[in-house]
Amino acid sequence: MKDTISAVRVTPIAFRDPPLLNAAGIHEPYALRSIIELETASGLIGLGESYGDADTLADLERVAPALIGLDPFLLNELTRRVESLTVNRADTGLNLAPGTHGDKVTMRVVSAFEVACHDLMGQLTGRPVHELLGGKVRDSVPYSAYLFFKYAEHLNSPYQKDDWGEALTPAQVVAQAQRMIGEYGFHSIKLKGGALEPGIEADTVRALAAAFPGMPLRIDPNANWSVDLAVELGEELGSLLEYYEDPTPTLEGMAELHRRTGLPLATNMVVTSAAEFKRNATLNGVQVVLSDHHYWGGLRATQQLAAMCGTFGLGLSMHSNSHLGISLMAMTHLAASVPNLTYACDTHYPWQDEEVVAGGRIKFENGGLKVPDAPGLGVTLDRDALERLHQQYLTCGIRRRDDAGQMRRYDPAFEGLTPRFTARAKV
Ligand SMILES: O=C([O-])C(=O)C[C@H](O)[C@@H](O)C(=O)[O-]
Ligand SMILES: [Mg+2]
Repeated sequence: MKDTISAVRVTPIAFRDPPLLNAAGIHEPYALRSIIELETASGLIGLGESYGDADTLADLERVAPALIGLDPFLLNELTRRVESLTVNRADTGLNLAPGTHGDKVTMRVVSAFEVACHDLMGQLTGRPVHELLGGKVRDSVPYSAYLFFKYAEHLNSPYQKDDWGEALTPAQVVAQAQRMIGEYGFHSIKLKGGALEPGIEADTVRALAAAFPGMPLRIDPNANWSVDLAVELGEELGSLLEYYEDPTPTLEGMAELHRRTGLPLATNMVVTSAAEFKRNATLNGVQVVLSDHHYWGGLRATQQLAAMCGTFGLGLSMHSNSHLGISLMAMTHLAASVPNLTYACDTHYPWQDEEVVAGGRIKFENGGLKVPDAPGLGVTLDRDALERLHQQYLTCGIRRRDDAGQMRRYDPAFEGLTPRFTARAKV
């Protein structure tokens, strides 16, 4: 007999997040996520994890009752029900977290529930999610060391201080990389840029290249450099980079940068939907797309993106936002099943010290995650942790991510303009 969904639970959580700097400002002391549970009549529970901002929560809650009675195998019907209950809005999200954009409401709601349906399908068939996606083409999924410039602690700390310390100089970032690579075994590096004076960021790229010779290296200024500055720094740093991620705003700006430098450009900012993919094919703005199942419409839609990248001769990598273990395992099953996902995936995971899955923090080996062969995603909830992180959500006072607002607590004159930097500071 078919097992169908009999209960849907969406639980908002907040977990500690360090004061990481980026183009928009600085991370707040807590990051938000939603934990999705689809329970079936026979008592199975399928898990998903998505954004935890107020708008996403409202959208998930609106759709939840409509999923009662749904067979988790019927993903087209899931999409139909989500489409009938969600409307895309004007695009006003944080520009470096495209998943929260108003024009991606339907895709992100489908995605949140689609992952949980895959977890259920896996449990019902006794198959790991990667086998539902065609089977794994690699036994371990490589991730990169995701480095950030950061302050030593949050302002006005009653907040617990993280143990990573300050990273505002090239030497401090190299020390951060040494520790992260030492602990996780990563074999490639991503540096989040667009936060400090560009000359410091360029020196940091050079320092990392010298400290880790031959290790693939990327910098991602999240569109905070003008085209001319991105050209100047691209010419200096290009030979050290495996790709140059979103240095400058807009697809047209990226296309000009590519014409002027010939460097391989990557994005999770200007190719975030099928319509933008199509425009990119005409403009040749970027050559590598960072996929993200949380806003591309789920695991299968991301496989379709991968196929389109193959057809158009584009590279494919994977983007992340602050997340916990359910997202990490969904990313891992997906990455394991996509032959042309040949770059190490992004993950914020080393920056998080709390977990919601049973067994606690997931362990990396040699810079990667072993692809699980247990049925479904291969993770279950730690109910005490879920309750604790939910209580933290209720008391933390944050309801949508606001990196610029948080930065204005340090610097009331801060304007999150993009691009904020048009030249290096004169020395
Ligand atoms: O690759 C990216 O653009 C990101 O990972 C976006 C994130 O929002 C990142 O900038 C962050 O967490 O500050
Ligand atoms: Mg990026």
